[in-house]
Amino acid sequence: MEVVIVPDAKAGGELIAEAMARLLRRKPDALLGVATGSTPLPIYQALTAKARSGAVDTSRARIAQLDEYVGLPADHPESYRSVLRREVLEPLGLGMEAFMGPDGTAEDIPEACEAYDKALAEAGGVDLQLLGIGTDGHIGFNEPCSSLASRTRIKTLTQQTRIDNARFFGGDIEQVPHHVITQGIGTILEARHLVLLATGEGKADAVAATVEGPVAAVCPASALQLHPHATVVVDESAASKLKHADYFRHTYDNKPDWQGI
Ligand SMILES: N[C@@H]1[C@@H](O)[C@H](O)[C@@H](COP(=O)(O)O)O[C@@H]1O
Repeated sequence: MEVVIVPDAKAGGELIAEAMARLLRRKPDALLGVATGSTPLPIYQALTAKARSGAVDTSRARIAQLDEYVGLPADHPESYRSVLRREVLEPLGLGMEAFMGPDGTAEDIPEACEAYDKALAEAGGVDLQLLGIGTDGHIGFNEPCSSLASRTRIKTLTQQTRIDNARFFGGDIEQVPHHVITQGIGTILEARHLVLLATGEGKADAVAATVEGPVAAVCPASALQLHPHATVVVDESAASKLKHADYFRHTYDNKPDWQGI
């Protein structure tokens, strides 16, 4: 696992957007797995700026969704499909034909979950998967004690996650669905490159458990330790509880020129 400590969220966004741009230059139709939440927004802004300045052509990029609320109409402003259309697809000039995601409105949710895993595989797999992290260490919506081998499936949100996400629903926790579809941890681990961004002090405990704790279902993000190409980008606050922070700085400062994230 590579850990990169950046001064702030903007620098993290820029670093990751550059890695995505490099991938798209090499593979213009790369399948980019994208995450929601506030943390990845600086990545999308930086990538959009690169696309608009002509530094990268995103016109053939394909976008895959990580997770979705169950029961919110697809056109609800806070369905993750709507959020991604607003924050990623439209700014990059992509239409919904470039998008794939699980159907949170399906009558048969288990079937929709299976169909999504199949669709990801048929699309050739995710090239680069962006991840945020919940305060409890969740990735996607894989709450603590999710199987590290799990596939895309329905999950029940913890009360803490519903509290954390109420801010997107006018602060009203009653509006936050209880159920979600999320790529499983096993599904996420199939992406070729995992890039997790965490910013702010509120994520410091989860980051320490992810990077320096044991691989354990109680901290789903710790599964990144099992992946051959996982990058964790953290700002100084999110890095504040890492015992090996100096080593991570030293490693990054001395990395060979040819090695991007
Ligand atoms: N399902 C999403 C996660 O993918 C995201 O990582 C997390 C953290 O969000 P934020 O980045 O806003 O803290 O929120 C939600 O639970």
